[in-house]
Amino acid sequence: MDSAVQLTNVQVSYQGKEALQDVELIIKSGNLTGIIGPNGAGKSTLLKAILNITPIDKGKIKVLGKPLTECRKRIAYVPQRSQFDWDFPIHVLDAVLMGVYPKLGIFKRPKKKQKEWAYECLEKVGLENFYNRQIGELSGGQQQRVFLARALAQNADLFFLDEPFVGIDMTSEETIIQLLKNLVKQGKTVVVVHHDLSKANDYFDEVVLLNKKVIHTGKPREVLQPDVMLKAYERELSFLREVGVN
Ligand SMILES: Nc1ncnc2c1ncn2[C@@H]1O[C@H](COP(=O)(O)OP(=O)(O)OP(=O)(O)O)[C@@H](O)[C@H]1O
Repeated sequence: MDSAVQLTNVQVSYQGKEALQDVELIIKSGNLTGIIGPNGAGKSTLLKAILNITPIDKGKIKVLGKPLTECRKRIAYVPQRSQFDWDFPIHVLDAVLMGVYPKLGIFKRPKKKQKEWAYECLEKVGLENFYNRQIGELSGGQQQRVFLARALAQNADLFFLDEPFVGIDMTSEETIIQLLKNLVKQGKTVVVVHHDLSKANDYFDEVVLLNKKVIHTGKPREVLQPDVMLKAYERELSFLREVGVN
């Protein structure tokens, strides 16, 4: 199986403090991969480094076998919902159309065909009836689904989602995970930063356990073993012992 993303000896730091150290990682293409690890483990930083949103101190990153600059249009990124200004006045369909713009070029107006495609993507996430609402009027789960529709509109080969299930309703979560699984069935690659360990086994083909470094990668049942998880969550467990929770 080809690698969708390859990191070699990658280091990232913020104000001199390392968030990622010596990261060696291959994310396989055609898989749904979950990035898990404790708070502050560097999960979001890993995505941002791959997408060149955050600069790396050293190392090498290849995406779809190339430097990112050569394949940016084949990549869709769904950031954390909290990073978006939901008061920004934009209609749902226009937000989805923004996914089409990279392929349109900045000076071209969307045509009927592009609007129809954006509407189709809204149908895929079950929000076609909300197409002319302001995004700020939607629930958290619906907003997340709009983000996903925008990513679908981009027709990318590689999708990155940062904590897509945080603070959303069960219907939205189920809609999103089914859509992501369908993308993988179509041969796409999906990488998800994820918090909830209880779902990791059902959701992912592969899991990357991160805590500044890659602790382990593999099938969920291999990674979600107490002895493996302990290597990343030791600090959290010590805290629980200190406060008397066993
Ligand atoms: N822009 C920034 N400036 C300074 N420090 C940062 C910045 N972004 C992240 N950090 C720090 O880098 C470390 C890794 O953060 P990151 O958000 O990547 O972790 P995470 O695993 O995604 O965490 P969480 O699960 O809590 O969202 C943390 O210690 C965080 O405080």
